[in-house]
Parts: sequence; structure tokens; C-alpha cells
Amino acid sequence: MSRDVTLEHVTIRFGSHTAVDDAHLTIRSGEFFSFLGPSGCGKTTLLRCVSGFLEPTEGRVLIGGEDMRGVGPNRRPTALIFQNLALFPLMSVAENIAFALEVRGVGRQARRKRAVELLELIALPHVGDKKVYELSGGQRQRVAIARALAAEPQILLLDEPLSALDLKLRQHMRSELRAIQRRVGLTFIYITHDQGEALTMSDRVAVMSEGRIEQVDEPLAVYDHPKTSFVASFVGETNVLPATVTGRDGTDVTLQTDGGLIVQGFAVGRRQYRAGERCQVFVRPEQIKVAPPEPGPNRLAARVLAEEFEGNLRHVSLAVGGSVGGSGGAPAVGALAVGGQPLRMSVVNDGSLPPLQPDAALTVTFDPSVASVLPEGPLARA
Ligand SMILES: Nc1ncnc2c1ncn2[C@@H]1O[C@H](COP(=O)(O)OP(=O)(O)OP(=O)(O)O)[C@@H](O)[C@H]1O
Repeated sequence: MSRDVTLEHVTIRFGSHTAVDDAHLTIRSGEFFSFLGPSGCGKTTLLRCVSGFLEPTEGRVLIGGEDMRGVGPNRRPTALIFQNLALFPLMSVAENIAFALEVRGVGRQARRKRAVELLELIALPHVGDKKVYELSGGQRQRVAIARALAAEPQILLLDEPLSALDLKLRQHMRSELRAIQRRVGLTFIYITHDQGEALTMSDRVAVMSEGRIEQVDEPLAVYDHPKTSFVASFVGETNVLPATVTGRDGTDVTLQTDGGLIVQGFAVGRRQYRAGERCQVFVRPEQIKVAPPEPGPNRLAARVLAEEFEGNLRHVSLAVGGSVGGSGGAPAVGALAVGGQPLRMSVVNDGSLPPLQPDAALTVTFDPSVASVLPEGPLARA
């Protein structure tokens, strides 16, 4: 039976405040789907609406095609996992896992058998008789998932379940969670403000801002082809160049940045720009390269401001003075030309680029096909 979750024009208001604004999408059965957005964008509100703790002000939630209006949380095929796990400290791990079955009146032997199966599933086969306090944070998180699965939900709703764990454990738990989801084949709906979590685990991601869903796509598409200025600036590092359109040829757009650079990019969504229109150009730091000697588009005269070393990567801040072959040469020491911000370039630390000294002059470039041109819009706050 299909367990698609459909949000049909769901709007949720608290008084005059719109927490979720016209969410309209379908989460497919068996999908690992994440809602990603900054604090306060409406993620938890939306999840509470799917779980039945909250009714939409407008629109409908359908699960498996069935309208969930008036269907309470305990009658929906969902289970919710929070950041604060609330495992029972005095019970053993196995008793914790089997708790939902005990409530339903399942006998001791059947409960024990199911707990053993679920402990296998979460790759902790030998901890059934331990107390919760004897487990690490990551182990407890997995036990919480096993406990939720014992109730045999079709859809697991996860509300920032990893945010209380330290960084290393969080990263480890990403692959654990993904592996568990693949093993059980259930729909996972995951909410997070952590883009790394959303991008690594999900089949698809919905990026939210101020109650609105800005983009729903596979992780790579969200990163490589952001559809709005908010998504481009929220997901991953990027350079933002405020600019004015000077010309267009199909999806190729020529622009003058506010710092006076002439650059070329591509029109996201094949938008037809007019000359004089205000827009923003987004280029990832890893797409900025030291230019080869051959002529080409987007050759910018730059001067090194600083270099930061981060193990596998080097992050270089650049002042950019002018387009090589166009106006200006290397910028004056200390100059800035990209929307008042240095241009950021990230290079892999593989020895191919010698260390860069502050004030060194160089020419950098980026391919027009990786420079996303979007209409001027609100950016994510840094
Ligand atoms: N019961 C409520 N009454 C009034 N306002 C609420 C209520 N619940 C949430 N809000 C408001 O709705 C907005 C969205 O809140 P929500 O908790 O869904 O955000 P979130 O994206 O999950 O944030 P966080 O990541 O911080 O949990 C916020 O402005 C919040 O203050």
C-alpha cells in the first residue's frame, strides 16, 4: 500500500503569524526526505502537522491518499523522534524498545523476540540487557529509533534528532541513519537546520525560508542549481555578486557587477533578462580558479588578501580590481570590488598551487556555466 505523504496547499497560522505558507508537495513512500531551513522557518510546525499534533489552518495532509483531518497522532501511521530522546532510564534497553508492544498487550516472549530483531537492525545486538545510562549518546539515539520502529510505523518523523550529539558522532550517525532507513525501507521525514545532514542523507530536500518552501530537489541539484537567492546563499558557501544585466544571448547573460566587473553567467530557469535588470550572480568558492594563460571569459585581476589553511582545503580571500582585457588591472592593495566583500576561492591542498603571499597579484577565472544568475532576492543571513 502506498504511504505517500501529500501536503496540499498547507498553511498554518498562529494568530496573525504565518508559520507555514502554502506548502504543496508529495513525499514518496520509502523516501528519505528532509526539510532544511534556518531556525524559525516553520519546519517543526510542518512536522507536527504531519504527525497530527496540529491541524492545518488551510489545506490538507494526506497519507496514502487518505485525508488526515480529524485523525489523531495515535491513529496515524507515523512515529515522531525528537532531539531529547526521553528513553526510560530505569528500564533495560530491550524493555525500552519493546515498550510500545507492552502497551499494546503483546506477550513477553514476542516482545523479547522483536527487541532482539530491532537491536540487530540498529547494529547493537549485545546491549539489550544494559541500562540506558550505560550507552553512549549515539547508541541511545539508535535505541530511540528502534523503540519508534517497534510500533511499526510506516513513516518516521525525525525532528533534529542528532543536534544534541557532538560533531564526530553526528557525522557518524548520518550514515547510520541512512543505512537503517535503507534496511527498513520506510519513509523518513527529517527536519534540520544543518545542510550537511540534509545533503548527505536525503533522497530529496525541501529548503524552507520564513514558512515558504523555496525549492524541492535532490541534494546535488539544490547545491549545483539553486533556484532562488535564498537557497544559493543558505546551502553551501558562495560568492554573491550584485549586478546589472547588460546583455543576453539565450541563457548566457552578460553583467556588470556593482564593483564594475564585466562577467558572464547563465540564467537559472532560462529566465529572460532585460538589459538594465538588477540581479545577483552566485559562484561557489571551489569554482574560482587561477586562470590559465589562454584568453577566455571571466578573467579577473585579483590581489591576495589572506589565505586560511584547513587541512584538505585552502581558502583564499581576494580583492578583485577589474576584468582582465577590460577595464583596470590588479587592484590596489586593500581594495574590495565584489559587493563590498572579498572574493573567496577554495583550492584543494594537493600541492598544485604554491602558497600565496598577502598582496600577491594573480588572475582568477570561473566558467560562465557555473555562475548562476538569479533575480535580486533576499539572502540567507550569515
Ligand atoms: N504554538 C505556537 N504559537 C505561536 N507561534 C508559534 C507556535 N509554534 C511555532 N510558532 C512560531 O512559528 C514559527 C515557526 O516555528 P517552528 O518551530 O516551526 O520553526 P523551526 O523551523 O522548527 O525552528 P527551530 O529550528 O528553531 O525549531 C516561529 O516564528 C515560531 O515562533
